[in-house]
Amino acid sequence: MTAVHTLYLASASPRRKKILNQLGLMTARIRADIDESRHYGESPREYVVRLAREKAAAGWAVVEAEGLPARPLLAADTTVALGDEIFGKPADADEARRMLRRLSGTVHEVFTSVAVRLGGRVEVATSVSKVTFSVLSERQIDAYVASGEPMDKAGAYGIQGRAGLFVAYLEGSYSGVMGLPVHETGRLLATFGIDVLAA
Ligand SMILES: Cc1cn([C@H]2C[C@H](O)[C@@H](COP(=O)(O)OP(=O)(O)OP(=O)(O)O)O2)c(=O)[nH]c1=O
Repeated sequence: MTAVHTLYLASASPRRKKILNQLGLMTARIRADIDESRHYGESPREYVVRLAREKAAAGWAVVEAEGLPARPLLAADTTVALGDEIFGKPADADEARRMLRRLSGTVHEVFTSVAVRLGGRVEVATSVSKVTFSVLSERQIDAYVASGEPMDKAGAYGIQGRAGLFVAYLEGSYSGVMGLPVHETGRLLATFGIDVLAA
C-alpha cells in the first residue's frame, strides 16, 4: 500500500474535512454542484447513494476540466429518514422547527453514503444508523434553533453539538451521523491502495 497524503474532497462540509484531517489525510477542496431533489419512488438509501455518486461525478468533471493530477476524490451525502420521509438541510428557522417537531420522540435513521472516485472507477459505501430522540419541548426546539446549529445540517440537528442532548440512544456510526463514517471510508480508501494508518 502507498501512503497518499492528499485526497480531493468534493464537499463543502466542514465536518467531512475535519474527520479526514483527523485521520491524517490532507484534503483539496473541489466544487461539486448537483441538483439534490429526490426522484419519484426513490428510497432514502437509493437517494443518498445516487447523490454521493453524482457529487463524485461532478467533482471528477472539475478535476478533468482543470487538468488536475489524478488522485482519489471523495464525496458524500447524509440524509435523515423517518420511515420513507427524508429530511435534508432546512431552508430556514421555521423549517428547522418543523423538522425537529417531527423527529421529537422518534427512532429515525441517518444514512450517509460515501463515494470514492478515481478516473472511471467509483466505489460506494453506505452507513445506516438508528437514532433515538427524546421528546423535545417547544422551549428546547426554540432554544436549539436560536443557536443556529440546525441550519447547515440534515434533519436540522448536529449530534456532535448541542443536539447530542436529545440523543437518548444511537445504534450505528457516530461519525456516519456526522457526515462521514470513518470505518466505511477507511475500507473504501483501502480498495484504492490508501492505507490510512500509513498516510
Ligand atoms: C444528522 C447530522 C447531519 N450533519 C451534517 C453532515 C452534512 O454536512 C450535512 C448534510 O448535508 P449534505 O448534503 O450531506 O452535505 P453538505 O451540504 O454539508 O456538504 P456537501 O454536499 O458539499 O458534501 O448535515 C451533522 O453535521 N450532524 C448530524 O448529526
